[in-house]
Amino acid sequence: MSQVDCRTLCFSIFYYKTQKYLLTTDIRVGLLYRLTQLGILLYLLWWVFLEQKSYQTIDNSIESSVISKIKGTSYRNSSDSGNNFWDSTDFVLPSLGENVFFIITNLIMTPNQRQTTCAESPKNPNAQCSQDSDCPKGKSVIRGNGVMTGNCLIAGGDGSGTCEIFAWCPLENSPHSKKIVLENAENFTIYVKNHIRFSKFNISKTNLREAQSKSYLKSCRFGPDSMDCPIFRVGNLVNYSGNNFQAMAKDGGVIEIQMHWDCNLDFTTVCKLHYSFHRLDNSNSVSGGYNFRFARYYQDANGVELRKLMKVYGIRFDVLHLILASISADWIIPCSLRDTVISLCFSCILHHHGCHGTALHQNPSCVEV
Ligand SMILES: Nc1ncnc2c1ncn2[C@@H]1O[C@H](COP(=O)(O)OP(=O)(O)OP(=O)(O)O)[C@@H](O)[C@H]1O
Repeated sequence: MSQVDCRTLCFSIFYYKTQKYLLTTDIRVGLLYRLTQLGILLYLLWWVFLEQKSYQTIDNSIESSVISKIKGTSYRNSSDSGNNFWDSTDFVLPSLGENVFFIITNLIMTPNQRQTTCAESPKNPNAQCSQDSDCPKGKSVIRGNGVMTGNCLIAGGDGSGTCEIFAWCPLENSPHSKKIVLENAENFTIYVKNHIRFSKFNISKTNLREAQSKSYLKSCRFGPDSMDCPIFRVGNLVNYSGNNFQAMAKDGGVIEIQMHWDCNLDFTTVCKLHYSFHRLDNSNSVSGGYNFRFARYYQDANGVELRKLMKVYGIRFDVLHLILASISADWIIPCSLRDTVISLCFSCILHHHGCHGTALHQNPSCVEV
C-alpha cells in the first residue's frame, strides 16, 4: 500500500459526514411517501398495539398458593355396619387443605383386624389345596393377603381346601354394595382460596373479592349467577365436568378445578378469573375410578394391636391454575429501524424517478436543499 493510501485510510476515521436532503415536488412520490407512513402508523397502532399488545411483556415470576377447606356431614344407618356419622375430619384426606385433596364417597370397612392365622380367600386360585404340601410354609400367596403356614384347611367334603395364611385377619370384606356409603357427599362444599403474587411488581391478588364478607361466604355457592363465589357444591362440580355424581361416587375419579387468571397489570391491576372443571381419569377403562386403602391402628384391652382397614373410593380434586399476566414492557419503538426502512424505500423511489447523481440536475421535480 502506498504512503498516500495509508494516510487517507488513517485520517478517514476522523472525517465527518452530513446528510444531504432532496426535496421532490412530484405529487405521486409525495403521496406514496405519506401512504407508506400511514401504513406503518396503522400497523403500529392497530396490529402491534391493539391486536398483539406487543408493548406488553409476560411476567413469569408468579407465586401462588391454594388453600382448600371442605365442609359437610353424612349419616347412614345400615344393618351391616350400624350407625355411621361422618364429618369433614373423617372424609377429607389429607386434612392439610392443599391444592390436591380427596373426598371419600364410598368405602369398604373391615374393623378389628389383627395379625393371626386364617384361611386365604377361597376365590384366589393360588391358595387352593388338597393337602398340606400344596401350601409351602413361609411362602407368600401370589396376589393373596398373607404368608402360608403349611396347613391346608379342608372345608368341603369334596377334598378341596384353602391354604391357611398368617395375615391381618379377618380378611377384607367383600366389595361394596351399589349404594354409596356417604350419601350426602353430593352436598359437601369446597372452599378454594387462591392467592397469587407478581413478585416483580409486588402486586397480590386473591379469588376472594375485598367486599365479600364472612356471612356472604357462608351462604354463597358458585353457579351461573354467582361466578365469583369461591365455594363449590361437590355435586355441581361433578355436573359441570360433564359427569353424574352417583355414578362417579361409587367407584371414584379425579376432577380438575382449573382457575384461569388473566391479569392486565397496566395502570390499575385488572384480573379476570375464570373457572373450568374437567374429569381427568378415564371412567371407561377396565380399571376406571379412584380408590386406595389405609388403616387406623389401636389396641384392645389386652394390649393387642388391632386395625380398621378401609378401602376408600372417592373424588380427588386437583386445583390447577393458569396465570396469564401482561404488563407494559420497557419498550422502545425501533425508530432507527423504521427510519432506515423508510429512507431505503425512498432512495429506491427517487433513484427510479431520476433524482440521483447526475440525473438530479436534469429533473426539474428534484430540488436540492
Ligand atoms: N367449605 C366451606 N363451605 C361453606 N362455607 C365455608 C367453607 N369453608 C369455609 N367456609 C366459611 O367461609 C368463611 C371463611 O372461612 P375461614 O376458613 O377463613 O374462616 P374460619 O373462621 O376458620 O372458618 P370455620 O371455622 O367455619 O372453618 C367462614 O364463615 C366459614 O364458615
